[in-house]
This record gives sequence, C-alpha cells and structure tokens, in this order.
Amino acid sequence: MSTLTISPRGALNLNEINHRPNGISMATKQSLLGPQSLLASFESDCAISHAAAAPKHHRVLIVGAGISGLRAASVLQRHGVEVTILEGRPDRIGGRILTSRANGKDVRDIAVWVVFPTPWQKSAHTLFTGAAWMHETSQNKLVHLIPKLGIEYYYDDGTPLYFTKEGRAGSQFKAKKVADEFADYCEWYYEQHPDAPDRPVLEFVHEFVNKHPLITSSERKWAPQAAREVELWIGTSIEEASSKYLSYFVTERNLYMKGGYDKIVNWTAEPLLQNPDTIRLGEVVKNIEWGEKDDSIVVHSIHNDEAHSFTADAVVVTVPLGVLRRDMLSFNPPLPTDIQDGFSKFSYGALGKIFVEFAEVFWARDNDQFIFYPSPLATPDTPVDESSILSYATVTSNLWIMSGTKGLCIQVAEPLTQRIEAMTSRSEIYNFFEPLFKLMRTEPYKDLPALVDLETTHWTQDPMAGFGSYSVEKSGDEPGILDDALKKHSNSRLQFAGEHCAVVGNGCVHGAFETGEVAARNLLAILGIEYDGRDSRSGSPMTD
Ligand SMILES: Cc1cc2nc3c(=O)[nH]c(=O)nc-3n(C[C@H](O)[C@H](O)[C@H](O)COP(=O)(O)OP(=O)(O)OC[C@H]3O[C@@H](n4cnc5c(N)ncnc54)[C@H](O)[C@@H]3O)c2cc1C
Repeated sequence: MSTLTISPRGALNLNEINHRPNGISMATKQSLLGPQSLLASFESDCAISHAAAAPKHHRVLIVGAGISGLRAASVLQRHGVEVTILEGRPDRIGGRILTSRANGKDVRDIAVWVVFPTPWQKSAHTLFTGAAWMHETSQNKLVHLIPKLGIEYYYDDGTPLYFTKEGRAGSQFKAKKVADEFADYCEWYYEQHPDAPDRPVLEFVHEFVNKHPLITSSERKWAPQAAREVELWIGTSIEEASSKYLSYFVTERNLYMKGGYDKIVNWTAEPLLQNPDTIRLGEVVKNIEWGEKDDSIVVHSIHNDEAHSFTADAVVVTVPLGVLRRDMLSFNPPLPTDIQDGFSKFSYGALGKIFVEFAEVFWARDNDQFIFYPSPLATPDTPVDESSILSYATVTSNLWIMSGTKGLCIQVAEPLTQRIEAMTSRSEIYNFFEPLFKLMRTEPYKDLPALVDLETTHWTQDPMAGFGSYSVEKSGDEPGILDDALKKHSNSRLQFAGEHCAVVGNGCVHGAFETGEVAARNLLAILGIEYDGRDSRSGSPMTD
C-alpha cells in the first residue's frame, strides 16, 4: 500500500497538468469545460475570500465529484481550505449528471443518461436526448444560473396527451383529476393523522376511490392507474411508494435543460479544475477511518488495483444512497446508529429512460408529453402481463418540440427499469416498446417510420450510481431519521452530502447542490473559519 499525502495548494502550469498521472489531464479538462471555458466569465467563485482566510492550514477530503461534492469542495476552497476530491469514475466528474457534446458544435445532452454502447448508431446529426429538468423552479436557486450561463431552456409543461391501450383519452377522461385529488387528500390525511401508519400508495388510492361518493365507476377504475404517473418521477412503483411521504408534484413547473446540465457542473467545478491535483479520478473509496481531531481522517481507496490512503482533517462523503445502503463503503469506527438507521429507513429507486430516434415525426408535434396509463387489472390478484409495455405506465417526452430532434424519450420506473437496462439487443428493446409507438401515431393507418437510433440508461448496472437512480420514500420509510441524525452530527468531521441528504429538493440536482453547501458550512464552523455568507439560499453566488 502506498500512502499519499495531499500536495500543498499551488498553481501548476499547463505542461504539468498534462503529465499528472491521475489528476485531470488537459484533454479531460477541455472536455469537462467545453469549447468555451467558463473560467474567464465566472471569476467570483474561484477567488479565495481573503477576508475569511484560514489562520491554519486545513485539509478536507471529498468523496465523489457529483454536484454535491463539487459544491462542497468549491465552498471550502474559497475559504482557503485545501480540498481533494476522490472520484471513483476513471473518466469524468458530474456523477448522475452527464451531458456529452459531439463535435464541439452540437450538444448531445445526455444529462443523467448513459449512452447505449452500440456500433449501429446511424444518426447523422447530434441528438438532444436531454433528460434533465430543473424542478421546483420557483424556489430553485440554480435557476439563476440559467440566464447567467446562457443555458437554453424549455418549460415542457404544456398540456400532455393521455393514452390508454384503446387510444387517446378524450378531454372528459377525468381519472387524472381524481388521482390529483387523492394526492391532495393523502397530504391532508397525514397532516391530520401524523401517527397513522404508512401504506403503499396503491392500497390507499384504492381505498380513497372506493369511499369517494361522487365519482363515476370508470373514474373509480381508472384513477389508481392514473396515479401511476407519479412512478415516472419518483422512479418506483405505487405498489411500493409511501403514501405518507408521497412526492406528487401537482403545481410545480419543470424546466427542461435544453442547453445541457453540464454547464452547471462546469460552473461548480471551475475553481477546482485550476489545480489538476484537486480532483483525483479513478479513486474508488473503500474505507474511511474517522475521528474528531486534526489529521484523524484516513480514507482508503483503490486506484487501478493499487491501494491508496489519504489523510485529512475532515471528510465529506457524497456517494449515492444506493452505495451506502449496499455497504460498498465501510467506516471505522462504524457510523453512529442513528445515521445507520437513517440510511436503512430511506430507499433508493430506479428511474430509467429510453431514447428513440425515428426518420420522421409521427406523433403529435405540439404536445410536450404523452402519458400512458395501463388498464386496470380484473382483480387485485390478476398477474401483470410482463411481456407487454402496455402493462406499465410511461411518460414520453416529445423531443421534437423540446429540442428539434425526431425523437421520443420514454421514462420507465422499477421494476421495469432493471429489465430494460439489462437488455443488450436493440431489436429486443425496440420490439418491446413498439406497441406504445403505434398508439402515438397521429395517422394510425400508416406504418411506423424507420428507426434511426436507440439508447437506454444503465444506472441500475452502475456501482458508482449505487445501482439505481435516486432516493425515494417507500412504504414504511422514515426519511426524517436521516435528517435528524445529520443535524445532530452537524458538528462532526465526518459529513454527508448528496441528494439523499436534502430536505428540500431531495432526489434533485438543486437539493444535492444545497447539501454540498451545508456540509461545507458545517466544516468551516468546526475548523474555526468564518463563513463568508455567500450561500446559495441568498442567491448571491448566482448573482455575483
Ligand atoms: C435517470 C435519472 C434522472 C434524473 N433526472 C433528474 C432531473 O431531471 N432533475 C433533477 O434535478 N435531478 C434528476 N436526477 C437526480 C440528480 O441527477 C441527482 O440528484 C444529482 O445529480 C445527485 O448528485 P450527488 O452529488 O448527490 O450524487 P452523484 O452525482 O451520484 O455524485 C456522487 C459521486 O460519487 C462517486 N462515487 C460513488 N461511489 C464512490 C466511491 N466508492 N468512491 C469514490 N467515488 C464514488 C460517483 O461516481 C459520483 O460521481 C436524475 C437522476 C437519474 C439517475
């Protein structure tokens, strides 16, 4: 085992950057920053705040270079703390945000996508498969970065079209309204009865419609199916989702990041990329020895089969909840029991996406989304026909209106996600989804046009993503345990950050960003460094 100490902070010239063994190479830096480096335009976050300079040299390790780790590191660095990020992926930062750009001109926005590894990609031009939204846009501080960074965007919340296997649902199909009413009731019910036991959404929605005196019999049948739309946002089925903590967004607006989420990642990472040693790629952290004194943290990682260890005064762990729940990272001494309970009482979901490009647009061009509800089962015990996509709820985004691509993006939830992401044959995936495409034809008598390209996500096969997409409350979960535990241990040198640690924006990019900020502030307090006040809540870094 080799023991590495973190090198002192200092400027390096570009030649040195190119020859660093596992720091970020210039090529990587270029690809991370894109053709037009943001370095020149956003100097404010790069500058170390002299007013708040640390009286003593402090070192902090950050595990994970997703948005939360990058934000934690940049805030700490701004306050004069020496930071090193250990990122397990060998080739990129950004974690569950992933945008790829082809030929420097077109954007292949695969935010939160993994490209299907295929030799048969025929697309002559770059596709926008962007699957990245900014949620809760009225409170989301990252929204301020959109005009600042000149990111193209699109509010894709126009009226969607609803489908069942019989075809398009007419304007009097009000099952969705009943499902919305259920979500409203659910929230009210648990406010009134905070100690009432949790139960799966499917069970509660059935009870709600059965007791509802004023709805029609078809609404009673279809409303539980319409409630399945939420599956495509939370990433899990309503058979499993919690009623008590149901995240059901009825009123919020969602903004599609047409210009790419990578600009947010780059803006956050910019100050950190100035020193190629700050972000160490390919360091898969396996164990963390922790304590509450200076130099008491030792992080053990594996890089290309070689064991490394790093010593620091504090550590911020930002790996996904799926990684923590699977014990892919161990702690010595073991974590406090309340934090362990917190992780075990908060679940991890699996949202999946399938992008399909066709030679022609055959669907309604001016609707943002197409929502499909599967038919109600004859009895609760009737088995689901797993061989048909029409047995599952799907939300399909119209990439034609969103980004000018002749494509559709279909969202699926677990347990279907795991099945689709494990498929290796393009024709198998296409054949499975074809009945859905046929339903969406505006001219149903015409054959479907030729398939050009197809991609799927692969997060459920990705250990660095914890084999899933993001945290979700399943029935019986108590997310408050983790929140309380993190608050209780806010004065610890072992900090946690990431989307699962967020109370507001949990599961989302803006929530993850905020947790990085909180962890950094907690550590500044422990290290005796005055915080400069430029937090994301006040919006000041966005408007500097
Ligand atoms: C399919 C999908 C769709 C989504 N859609 C949206 C959306 O539209 N809008 C939205 O706001 N959010 C969306 N999200 C969620 C959003 O992407 C995440 O909440 C956010 O990016 C999480 O950031 P993070 O820093 O918490 O974690 P991550 O980005 O996962 O960062 C953690 C980092 O830790 C690294 N790591 C893991 N294990 C180790 C280890 N042992 N050692 C070292 N490094 C390790 C990982 O490689 C990763 O880089 C989506 C996510 C997915 C998967």
